[in-house]
Amino acid sequence: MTATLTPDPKVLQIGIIGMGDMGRMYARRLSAAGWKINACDRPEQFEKLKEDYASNSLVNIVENGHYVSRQSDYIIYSVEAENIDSIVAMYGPSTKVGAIVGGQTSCKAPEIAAFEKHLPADVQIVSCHSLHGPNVDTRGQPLVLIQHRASDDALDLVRTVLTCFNSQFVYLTASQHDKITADTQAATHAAFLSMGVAWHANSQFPWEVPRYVGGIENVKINISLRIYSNKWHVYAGLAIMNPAAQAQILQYAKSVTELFTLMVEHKALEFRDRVYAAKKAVFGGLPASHELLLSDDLLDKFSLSNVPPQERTPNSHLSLLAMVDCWWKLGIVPYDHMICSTPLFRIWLGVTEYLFQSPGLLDECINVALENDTFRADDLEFTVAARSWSEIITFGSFKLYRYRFETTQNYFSPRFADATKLGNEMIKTIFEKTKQRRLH
Ligand SMILES: NC(=O)C1=CN([C@@H]2O[C@H](COP(=O)(O)OP(=O)(O)OC[C@H]3O[C@@H](n4cnc5c(N)ncnc54)[C@H](OP(=O)(O)O)[C@@H]3O)[C@@H](O)[C@H]2O)C=CC1
Ligand SMILES: O=C(O)C(=O)Cc1ccc(O)cc1
Repeated sequence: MTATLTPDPKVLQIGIIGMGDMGRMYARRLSAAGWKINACDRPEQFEKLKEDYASNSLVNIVENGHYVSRQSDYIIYSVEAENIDSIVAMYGPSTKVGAIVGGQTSCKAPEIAAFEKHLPADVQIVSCHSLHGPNVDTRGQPLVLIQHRASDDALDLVRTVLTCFNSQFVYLTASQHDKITADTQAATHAAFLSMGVAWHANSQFPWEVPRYVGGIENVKINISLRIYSNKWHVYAGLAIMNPAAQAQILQYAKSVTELFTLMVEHKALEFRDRVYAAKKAVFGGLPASHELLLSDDLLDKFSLSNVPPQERTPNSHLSLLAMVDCWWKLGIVPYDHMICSTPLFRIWLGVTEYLFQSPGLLDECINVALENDTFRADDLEFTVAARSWSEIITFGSFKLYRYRFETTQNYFSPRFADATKLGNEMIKTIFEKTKQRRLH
């Protein structure tokens, strides 16, 4: 029997292997749109998953990926990137004849390699990637589709199924996807991961420290906590398994170190020239009519702190200066990637733009970096943390990545609920503000 590639909810069955955060989000939205789902997680989760979905007659929980694969027409692997090869090796050969298979992992080279290696030749491959976390409203967010080994009809079917997300489809090859997502995600995550480790190393909860008050600080704190409230393997997978990402994280650490060295050596001219050269390369091409993505008011709204924003302490913002330096050194113009950007990337770009393009703010920050010791100890820990993340990722150690991530995660965990709530609001507001810029 061949698969029924008819995009009819009465006939077509969708498979989800891996019912973690993203798999559950897909199951919830697809079943709400009327699609029939066959889903599984690890066999030991079978009973619990069955209970969780007892009230949803459109979600059929099965024991393992063989049962998903043999009866579904379009199957999505939503599992840890690190394990994609072994999981596809296990269930791929059971795929229904003529079905379509895709994956949700954040780095496509290993996923596609696993599909090519283990799926029968009659199976078509159309992969996907929702460029946002599981708790973000899918409407208008980029959703990458990769027609890798598939007819136009197969792509059409996937598109029809996923239309209910109301996301913005972006059509890429696997290698374009990996290059662009490395450009948007790798160094962005490295910056926030390093902030968390640095605050922890200095035994700080930054929202309790008066010098961490004000718009930009709010974003740093909220996003860093948002990342640490997620699962370690999401960030480990996309950093370690994407070779383009490794090079960028290395450059980020190099930019942080070199700028910090110039700061402590008080090499004012060299430091200023370098920061301005980076500014010209990254923001120089913006039209005169370009409006800032973010504003003071907007950023001040999202604070975890009780200290009023007027008491803001000027910061050296090493993490942001290094970000722009890194983009410059790598020849990345971040605005070129808006169509394929994640919420965190858009916010991070908004904040860097705010710092570099608000009159007077960049000079204030350069002066603080060169002459003021208030943030020196924080910047030192930040430099050490950036270098350490880069080493872990270059070395490809999932084990060490997990250890470093979870140690910091435990430290900040009491504030995750508040940070997630604020972070969601922040993403929503900034999303509305940046909509036009993203789609053109
Ligand atoms: N979270 C995010 O923001 C985003 C994540 N992604 C990507 O989507 C994928 C899923 O991420 P996410 O849902 O967050 O991660 P989760 O860890 O929440 O989900 C993965 C699930 O797959 C399960 N699993 C592992 N092995 C098997 C198996 N043999 N059979 C069935 N299920 C299995 C895991 O079980 P166990 O935990 O026991 O290992 C887990 O429940 C990842 O590749 C991630 O990179 C993409 C976009 C956004
Ligand atoms: O927005 C971000 O960068 C996130 O942290 C959420 C995320 C994580 C992994 C992905 O593959 C896509 C989005």
